[in-house]
Amino acid sequence: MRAAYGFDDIRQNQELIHIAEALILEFSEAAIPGRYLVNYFPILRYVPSWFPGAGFKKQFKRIAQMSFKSLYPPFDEAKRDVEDGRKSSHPSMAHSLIDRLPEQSDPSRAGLEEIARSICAVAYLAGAETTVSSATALLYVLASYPEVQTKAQAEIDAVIGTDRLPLVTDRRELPYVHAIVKEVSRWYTVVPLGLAHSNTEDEEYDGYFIPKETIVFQNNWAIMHNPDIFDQPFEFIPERYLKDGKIDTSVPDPDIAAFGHGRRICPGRHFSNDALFLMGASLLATYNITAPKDKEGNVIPMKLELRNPAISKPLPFKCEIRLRPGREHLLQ
Ligand code: HEM
Repeated sequence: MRAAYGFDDIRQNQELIHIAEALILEFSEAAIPGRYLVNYFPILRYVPSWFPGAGFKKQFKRIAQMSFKSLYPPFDEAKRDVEDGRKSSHPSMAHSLIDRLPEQSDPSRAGLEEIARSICAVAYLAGAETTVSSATALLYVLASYPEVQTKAQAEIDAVIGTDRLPLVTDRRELPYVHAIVKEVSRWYTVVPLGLAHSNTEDEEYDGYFIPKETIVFQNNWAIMHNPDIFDQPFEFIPERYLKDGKIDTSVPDPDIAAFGHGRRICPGRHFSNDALFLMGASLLATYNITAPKDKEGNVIPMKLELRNPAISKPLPFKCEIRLRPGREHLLQ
């Protein structure tokens, strides 16, 4: 919300956040390959919504209404902020795009405003839930692999010290933390089958004929868990990206598939990688994250369960997050 619209007050914008969350949830259910009969029998798009098998029409109407609410109110509010001279304490996409719009009287204004509005909404909608899913998986990993956490904290303490939080510009000096972020992207593939693509021409690939306009999904999950590419693919091993204390560029980067492919590849991948690095490094500098314990102090085994296979989101799990001794000042 802050990066897209410059809104600082999370409570004030809770409704917008809830609508966006609900919209992404509905969208990711609708995006499950072959989810609707109409995918197989396109003629069904012409039947009325009360017709058996046409329940998808009601769902899409609901999605369209939520989409409208995500598109207009936040952008209009950002516009009012700019018009009334209210400045956010952080830069945002909406503010910089609105600043650059031509005068109301300019004939191109309406079209450009439409584009700016859509850019902000899609950035928030496509970026928020996906990055939150990765961030949640990162928490799970840190709690489940204490040895990874200890190594990363030792690196941060040695390079950054305890006076400040890590910055994105520290990434080169924090290869182990960088490798953790890469490994989260691989190990927990947020969009396992990518988004549907379609070929504009007849194609032949690896001996298979793919007729024009075939719907093509990419099995990103399988690429990320292919033992020929990543040894012991189901284990969380940041070390696989490291050689001589540096990122080993000969190891395939999970970005080759985690963010899709071709010209529609995720444009938010750098933003998301930066956000995840900052979150991971700041958490590690400040907190210890551990598996939950029962009353007798025994560790309760953790389990990562997922909701929705299209845009995969971890279901809530318990873990303990405690401030590291002597790090209180980092919270101010
Ligand atoms: C962990 C975080 C993220 C993951 C795993 C992810 C993954 C993806 C994937 C798999 C696609 C489909 C690409 C394709 O069609 O091949 C996509 C598209 C897209 N993503 Fe992301 N994404 C993430 C974060 C973000 C962020 C932070 C933003 C914006 C700030 C963003 C904006 C977009 C947009 C606008 C598209 C549509 C691009 C197009 O169709 O031309 N994403 N993303």
